[in-house]
Amino acid sequence: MGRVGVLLLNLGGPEKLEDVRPFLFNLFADPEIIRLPFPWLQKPLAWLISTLRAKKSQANYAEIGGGSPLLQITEAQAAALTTRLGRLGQDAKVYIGMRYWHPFTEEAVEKIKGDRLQRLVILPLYPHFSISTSGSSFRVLEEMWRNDPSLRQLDYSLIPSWYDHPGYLQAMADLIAEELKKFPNPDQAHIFFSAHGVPQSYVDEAGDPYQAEIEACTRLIMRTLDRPNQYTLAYQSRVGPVEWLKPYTEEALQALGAEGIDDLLVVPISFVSEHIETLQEIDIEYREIAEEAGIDNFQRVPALNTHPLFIDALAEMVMDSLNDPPCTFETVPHPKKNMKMYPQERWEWGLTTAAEVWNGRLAMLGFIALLAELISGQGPLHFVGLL
Ligand SMILES: C=CC1=C(C)c2cc3[nH]c(cc4nc(cc5[nH]c(cc1n2)c(C)c5CCC(=O)O)C(CCC(=O)O)=C4C)c(C)c3C=C
Ligand SMILES: [Fe+2]
Ligand SMILES: [Fe+2]
Repeated sequence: MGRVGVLLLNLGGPEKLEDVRPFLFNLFADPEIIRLPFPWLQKPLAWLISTLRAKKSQANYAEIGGGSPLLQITEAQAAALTTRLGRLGQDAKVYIGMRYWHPFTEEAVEKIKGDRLQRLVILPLYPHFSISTSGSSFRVLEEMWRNDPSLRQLDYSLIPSWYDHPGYLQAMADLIAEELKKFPNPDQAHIFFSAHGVPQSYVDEAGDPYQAEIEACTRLIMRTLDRPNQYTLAYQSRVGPVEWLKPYTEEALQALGAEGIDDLLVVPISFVSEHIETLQEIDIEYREIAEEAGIDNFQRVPALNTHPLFIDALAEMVMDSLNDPPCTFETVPHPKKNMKMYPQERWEWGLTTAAEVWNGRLAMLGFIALLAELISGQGPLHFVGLL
C-alpha cells in the first residue's frame, strides 16, 4: 500500500490562561455538548457561559502550570505512532485534529487534502465512543465530507471505539499492576475507576453507547489484570443542572471512606493522556475529598501517554483498519432524532405553533436572565450549578 494518513482526533485544551475563555466558547457552542431548541441561541449562550466560567476554569488551569498538556502529549503520541508504523513497514503521516482548540480538525483536514493520500485512517484518542466526544468530531468531519467533493474521493475508514483492544487492556493492566506494588498490601488496595461522566439523558434518550462501553472496559481491564482486588466504577466532572451518570466520583469516595477503606488506587479511564481532569480534578480536588472521608493512602495510576504497549496497540489498530472493510460516517452511532440533550429538558416544551411562540418568549426571558447573571454574577446559572 502507498502512503497512508492517520488522523488522531482529540478534544484539545487551552495552552495558556488567555486561551481558556475562547476554548470554553468552542466547547459550549458545540450542539453535541449543549443542544438548544433554537440554534440562534447556541452562540450567545456559549459566549455567556464561557465568559462566566472562565475565571473558575482559569484558576484550575493555573494549578497545573497555566495550561493543558494535551497537545504536547498528543504530539508525542503521534511521533511514537509514526515510528512504530514505520517499523511495521507502513509509511504513514500522522495528523492531529482537535475539536475545541488548535490544531483544529479543520486545519488537519486542509493538510490532508494537500497530501494526496492513498488511504486515511481516522482514529479518535478516546477508547470509548460518546456522542459528546468521538461522535462530535465525526459529525464535524462528516459535514466537511458532505460539502467537499475532493474529500469524497479519499478512501477513508473510521475506528469508532477500541476499549476492548487487547493491547490497550494490557497496557492499562500493566500500569495498574505497577502502582499496586507500591501499597503495603497490594491485594487489599481498592481499585477505583473514575470515568468522565455524561448526562444520563445521552444514554437513555440519545442512545449513547458510552456507559455500556465504560462498564465493559472496566470488567475487561480487571480480567486482564487478574488480581483479587475489589473495585468500583464512578463518574467524574459533572457540569450543569441535570442528572449525569452515577455514582458520582465524590459520593463514591465518601462511601468508601465510610466503609473504612484506607488504600485506594484511582484509575482514570476515559482518556489516554494527562489533562486537567487527572492533574487538577483527581490529584487535587478528589484527593482532598478522599482524605476528608478517611482514605489515607490515595494514589493514582498515570495516564497511558506514550506507554510502549499503548502505542503498539494504536499501530495494530491502524494496520487492521487498512486491511478491514472501511467503516464510514454512516455506520457509527448518531444521536437519535428529536432526542433531548442537556440541558434541553428544561427548555423544550413541544413543537406546535403555540408552543413555538411560547418557546420563543421563554427563550427571550431565559436570555434576559442570562444577561442578569452576567451583570450581577449571582443569577440562575449559579443556582443550577453551571458556573
Ligand atoms: C471521554 C472524555 C470526555 C467526555 C465524555 C466529556 C464530556 C463532556 N465534557 C463537558 C464539559 C467540559 N469538558 C471540559 C474539559 C475536558 N473534557 C474532557 C473529556 C471529556 N469530556 C477533557 C479531556 C477535558 C480537558 C481538556 C484539557 O484542557 O486538558 C471542560 C473545560 C474544563 C472545565 O472548565 O472544567 C468542560 C466545561 C460536558 C458538558 C460533557 C458532556 C456533555
Ligand atoms: Fe469534558
Ligand atoms: Fe472538570
